[in-house]
Amino acid sequence: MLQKNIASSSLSFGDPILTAVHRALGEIQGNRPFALTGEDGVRFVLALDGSDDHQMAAFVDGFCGGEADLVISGVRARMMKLTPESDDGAVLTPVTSISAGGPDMARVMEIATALKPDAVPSFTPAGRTAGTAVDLAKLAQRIPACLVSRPVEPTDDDETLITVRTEDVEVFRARLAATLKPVSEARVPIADGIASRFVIFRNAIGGIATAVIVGEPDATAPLPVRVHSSCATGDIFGSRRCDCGEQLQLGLHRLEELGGGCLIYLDQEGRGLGLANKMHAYTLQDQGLDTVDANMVLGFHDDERDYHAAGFMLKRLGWERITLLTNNPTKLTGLAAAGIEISDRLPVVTKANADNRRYLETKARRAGHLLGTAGLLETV
Ligand SMILES: Nc1nc2c(ncn2[C@@H]2O[C@H](COP(=O)(O)OP(=O)(O)OP(=O)(O)O)[C@@H](O)[C@H]2O)c(=O)[nH]1
Repeated sequence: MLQKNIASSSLSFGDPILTAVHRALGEIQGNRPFALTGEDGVRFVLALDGSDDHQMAAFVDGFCGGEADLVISGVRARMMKLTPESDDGAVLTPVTSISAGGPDMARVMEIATALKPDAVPSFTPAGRTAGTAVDLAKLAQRIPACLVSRPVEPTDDDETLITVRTEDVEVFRARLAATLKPVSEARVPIADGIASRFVIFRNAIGGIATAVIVGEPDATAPLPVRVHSSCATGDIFGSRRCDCGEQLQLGLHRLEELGGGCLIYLDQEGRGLGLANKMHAYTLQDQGLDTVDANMVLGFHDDERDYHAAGFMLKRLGWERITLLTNNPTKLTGLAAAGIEISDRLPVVTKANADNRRYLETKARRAGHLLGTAGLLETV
């Protein structure tokens, strides 16, 4: 049978950088090891989140000769006071083979994720290659913690592993956003008599984003726009823990009242952490942490979103000047960075309830959301 290696083929099957990172993300989703090449050589990587004890032990013994490193994000290290110096760089600590009497893998997981781990080892700066492993875990919406081998020289054997370069990971998000293309559209009447057209965009690795065009927007004025991050709990199930579901409805109604506009619905569940990690964050909130600290104990930044995709979609639809419906200053700067001119901002403030009051207060106090006091004082 004729065999071809697509990665090294001169035939063009898409952007090789996106392909390499997409494949590495597939390995993380499947809890399989892969190789990361950087300035200090090759490191084999296994993401912790989703891997079981057997896989972790097999990785440390089989890929790392019994001596690996546990790498966690700098954000978690800082939150848990694991390093004296506190910058944002990832940090690592040695992990020895369980068969040689090293720590068991449940303990490794505890060090990487628990709110109050028992005695923790000392960590040192991880460097760029091991740090990139953590970034990849985040891109796969897994807890940012990985087992990595010590740097090795590349060998022919490594070619059978999925391999990605650190520099490819660093440009991945922005490059991927620029591949979004409209693939289908249709009229969708929404509750309360709102007329809309859904335009579905797809990127080069199959990710979906939606533009909901409400009414018949005035082409000569700045377009009223709501950029909304997905929230399965709030948008679909009406969770009272957040304001997302109500903001979605309020946003659509405001766009209609303004004579038409566009709601960009982005696949950014849990501020980009993903649904599983949002639930981990909720568990930490139920133990007393606020939303910001909960995300950071898990090793994420408070907010992992960026707005390249929204900017790209708006431009693709022919709108570069907008009025943005948001309370979140980061969306204003994020869209401006994506090349969108924001001529005005309109608030989207809902009334607080007993379950989301602390969430809203934290948004205002720690993330600078422009909520005023009206929404927080009025409780439903
Ligand atoms: N990590 C985390 N994410 C949450 C929590 N509560 C809600 N979210 C997510 O936060 C995001 C809120 O999205 P938006 O409503 O578009 O944005 P916003 O940052 O509130 O800004 P505006 O609504 O535009 O003012 C959604 O992705 C939710 O899933 C939480 O407790 N933890």
